[in-house]
Amino acid sequence: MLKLNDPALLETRAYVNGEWIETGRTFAVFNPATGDKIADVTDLGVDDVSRAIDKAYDARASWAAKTGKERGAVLRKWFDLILENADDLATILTAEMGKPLAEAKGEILYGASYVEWFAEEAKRIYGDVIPGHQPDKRIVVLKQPVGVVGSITPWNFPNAMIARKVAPALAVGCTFVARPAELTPLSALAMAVLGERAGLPQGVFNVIPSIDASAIGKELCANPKVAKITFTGSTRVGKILMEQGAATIKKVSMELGGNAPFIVFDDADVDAAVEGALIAKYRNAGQTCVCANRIYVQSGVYKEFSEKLSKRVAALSVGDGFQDGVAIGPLINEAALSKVEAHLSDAIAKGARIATGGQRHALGGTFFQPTVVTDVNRSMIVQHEETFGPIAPLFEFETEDEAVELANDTEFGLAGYFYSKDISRVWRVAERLETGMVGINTGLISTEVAPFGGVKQSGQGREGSKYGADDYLELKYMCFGEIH
Ligand SMILES: NC(=O)C1=CN([C@@H]2O[C@H](COP(=O)(O)OP(=O)(O)OC[C@H]3O[C@@H](n4cnc5c(N)ncnc54)[C@H](OP(=O)(O)O)[C@@H]3O)[C@@H](O)[C@H]2O)C=CC1
Ligand SMILES: O=C(O)[C@H](O)CS(=O)(=O)O
Repeated sequence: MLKLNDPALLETRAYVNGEWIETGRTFAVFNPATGDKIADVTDLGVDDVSRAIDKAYDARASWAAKTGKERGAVLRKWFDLILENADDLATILTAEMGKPLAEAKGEILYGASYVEWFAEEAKRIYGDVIPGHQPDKRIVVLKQPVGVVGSITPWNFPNAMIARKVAPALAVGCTFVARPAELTPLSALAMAVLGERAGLPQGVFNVIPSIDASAIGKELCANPKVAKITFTGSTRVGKILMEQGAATIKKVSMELGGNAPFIVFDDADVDAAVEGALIAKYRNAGQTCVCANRIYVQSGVYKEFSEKLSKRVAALSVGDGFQDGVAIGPLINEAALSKVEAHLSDAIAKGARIATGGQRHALGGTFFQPTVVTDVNRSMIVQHEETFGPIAPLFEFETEDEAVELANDTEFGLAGYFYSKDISRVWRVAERLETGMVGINTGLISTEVAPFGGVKQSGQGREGSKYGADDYLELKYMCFGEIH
């Protein structure tokens, strides 16, 4: 049993229309570090989800009719409650997802920062007044909430990915139906417990755990009462949702797969680049969409960088996320581990060498040694596919043009990173990278104040920042005539 200050946060029922409901059907949630069952969670079917959508639809008008200040006040209370309960929320998160407790706490604070940011933005959803095109005309542009939002989120950030979506949606007056990943529903349900305490009205925020992702996704995409789908996950599933939503012209926000390049130029601060690579590659055991998936190092510093990185990586401790000092927790499941091993064996078969790690960890289960691989080339799978695990493949390059060409040789375009102290090179490379986000001399770029999102097949839309509310708004143009 989890040790919580407030045991009520370990909620296992679905949250629909301000009520905690059970269906008589449940699915088990397990701790990936130990294999122990944490809880049995209510499983909703399509009919239950259709009802949740109806209730969110019914709640739209009254929620949108509140002032931005009123909506912002509820979000602010939610933020305060999340902070007050951050330790319990982190415990629940580490238990169901496996990341080290310190990272889980960081995720809770990161997710909360979006609730705080949009509690403030709620009062600033400004429209426009446009000078008339004829003497008797006056033109006004309103921004209005799109309506009911369907949300589908992944297991790797089970709190922050929902927070990053529900906060702007509710701030502007939308209502929200959240389907968390089957592997990690407890963090979402705990958010609902606190949202209820914060005063979110019935039907505004609904959490619909279920094992049948495909069927629930079809309902969210097909139901005409759902105005928008917001999704974080793989590009494969993003395409399915976009196709399914086309029948009702669903608006979509897609935060999809990544394949981030991490480039170290000869003029880089190599020690800083090593620190940046450690966080960009090994955060969440490499299970983030903005993880450095390919590391390109210019020949002049290749030996120094690979030796220094390998030494630091070999010292990273692997274990249960609840253990003090653990840096690398378990991968989420056996499938994730198999993908890591497949990428690694492909690279080795094509001439790459293991500098450190490379094996399943002695702890067994889904623990894997943090790994550095050298002598990697673009024929290997790691150049083209997202590994989503603690493997750092090091490529050597000679020229800036070669590095940029390699970095852009992917259908993905979420994040990219590079280290250089040459300001002209910094601008040249940053402008040429085909990504939505660029880290320059830093390996950690995620913040609520900046627009998070990708280009190419890494998605569309932005989350966070002054741009983040736009995805949940429609523009209405009003033309006043006969003004004399
Ligand atoms: N751009 C970003 O911010 C992020 C991108 N990703 C990408 O996702 C991949 C790994 O994450 P993962 O969670 O496995 O990704 P998936 O795309 O498999 O799953 C993401 C979510 O979609 C659900 N889902 C799966 N299939 C369907 C379907 N047919 N219809 C509706 N929903 C569906 C999943 O449900 P369930 O799990 O219950 O099956 C989960 O809740 C990697 O490629 C990673 O880069 C992941 C996180 C963030
Ligand atoms: O889903 C993810 O991988 C997150 O978007 C990564 S981050 O925002 O926490 O950096």
